[in-house]
Amino acid sequence: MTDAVDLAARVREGELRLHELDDHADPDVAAAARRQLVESETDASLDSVGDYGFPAAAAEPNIENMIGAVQVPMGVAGPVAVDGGAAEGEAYLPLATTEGALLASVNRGCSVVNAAGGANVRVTKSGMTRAPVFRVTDVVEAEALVEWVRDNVDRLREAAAETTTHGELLDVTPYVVGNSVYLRFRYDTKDAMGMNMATIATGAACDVIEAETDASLVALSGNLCTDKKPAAINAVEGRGRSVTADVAVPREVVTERLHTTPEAIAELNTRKNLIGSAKAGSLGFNAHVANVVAAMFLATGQDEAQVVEGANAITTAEVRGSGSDGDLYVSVSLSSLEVGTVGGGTKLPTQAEALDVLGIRGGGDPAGSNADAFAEYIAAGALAGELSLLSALASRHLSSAHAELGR
Ligand SMILES: CC(C)(COP(=O)([O-])OP(=O)([O-])OC[C@H]1O[C@@H](n2cnc3c(N)ncnc32)[C@H](O)[C@@H]1OP(=O)([O-])[O-])[C@@H](O)C(=O)NCCC(=O)NCCSC(=O)C[C@@](C)(O)CC(=O)[O-]
Ligand SMILES: NC(=O)C1=CN([C@@H]2O[C@H](COP(=O)(O)OP(=O)(O)OC[C@H]3O[C@@H](n4cnc5c(N)ncnc54)[C@H](OP(=O)(O)O)[C@@H]3O)[C@@H](O)[C@H]2O)C=CC1
Repeated sequence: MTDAVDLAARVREGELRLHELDDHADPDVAAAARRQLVESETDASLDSVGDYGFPAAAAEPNIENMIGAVQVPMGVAGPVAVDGGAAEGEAYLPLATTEGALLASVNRGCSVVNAAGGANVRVTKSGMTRAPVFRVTDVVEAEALVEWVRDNVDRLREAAAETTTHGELLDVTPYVVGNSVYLRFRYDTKDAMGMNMATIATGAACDVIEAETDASLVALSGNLCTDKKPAAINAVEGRGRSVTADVAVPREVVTERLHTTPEAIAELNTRKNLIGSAKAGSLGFNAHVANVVAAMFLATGQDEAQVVEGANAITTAEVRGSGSDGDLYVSVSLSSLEVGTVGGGTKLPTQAEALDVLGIRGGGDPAGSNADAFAEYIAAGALAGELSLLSALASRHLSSAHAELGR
């Protein structure tokens, strides 16, 4: 502690910068010194922030200027039965949230999915993208660049391959806007979410393009990727994993466990998730997929800003069968779910344990299968959440549920 007090004093006197403390002390002492400083300059007490349960050194690749950790309550929903391309069997879903009623809702949805025989889930498209923007003189040069890229994808693939063993360049799609050319590189990043991998590999490919053409790189990311911003390109073309889950719920399960009818849910889905979302100009044609994506991202060490893309989802609901005997078919399709079971925050102790709950920590065999299974579990959780919330709205239980569980 004396070390921490001394270090904080040296920062206060202008001798050291806040971010240089790790060069003078081990990461836990450096964090304590920063807390000292912040406490002395604000009215805050940081006792709880400083009471974290892992060595600060473990978080070195994840954060700078660390002062401690925030703790978010984590629970489990399920188990939920999943018939996936990579995921198979029953799994508990780890969710970290502060929203009361969310776990109860997903848990109810999981029990309904199980009563219906489980969810079918498949990853239908995969690939992490990075789209640099190049300046060219005019449209003639733009066309020349596009042609060069088309003829030299193998050279770009080789340059990318020198930077990664797991990553593989799949394709490059050009977009021209006047004298700006955007090249959307798409990679198979196996079990990594892949944003560092794709960025580093694209940097190497851009060096080749600049050496061989008249184009000048303006930025390694030209926003057509599109990372961490709402964007139709991700909803249409996909980014990360595109994954779809569905289930056919017998009518009696809907009435007994969800207190409503297949017809009411189908109508609600059309008027709320489809028409309401269209009128709002929303990219999310769903009820609360973001809730499940965010809670599972937080629990498992994903990049939380990518909930923006993860929530690009469409929920459909229809009555299957005739007359008053029909069952309820519900699907949810997440077009751009960016997940990894290696890299990022996945190695941090609590996050790694949450991945163990799903049985998918680290690299899969074959490579990529763990991240595929992870995407499928999230989609199954999103399906459960949609089923439960739509039912609560149809049966007018939403406000009472939140009054009871969320306050
Ligand atoms: C709260 C329920 C589930 C009650 O629903 P219920 O059917 O009255 O509950 P129940 O007591 O009959 O229990 C049914 C099942 O629910 C689960 N369950 C029930 N209670 C718990 C609990 N304490 N802890 C864990 N699980 C629980 C559990 O699976 C249980 O089965 P059991 O295991 O007993 O056989 C229901 O009313 C519900 O799901 N409401 C919806 C709540 C919800 O989805 N909130 C999400 C957040 S809303 C939001 O953020 C987005 C929004 C709304 O703004 C988006 C939009 O615009 O649409
Ligand atoms: N740079 C950027 O622009 C951005 C970065 N981020 C951040 O990027 C990080 C995630 O990047 P990401 O590339 O996923 O992670 P990492 O940067 O950690 O890269 C993944 C690493 O895991 C190795 N690896 C080992 N086994 C496997 C396997 N089975 N499948 C895939 N890779 C494996 C890879 O080796 P090898 O490459 O040799 O194959 C690579 O070194 C997050 O921290 C995120 O917040 C987020 C947005 C933008």
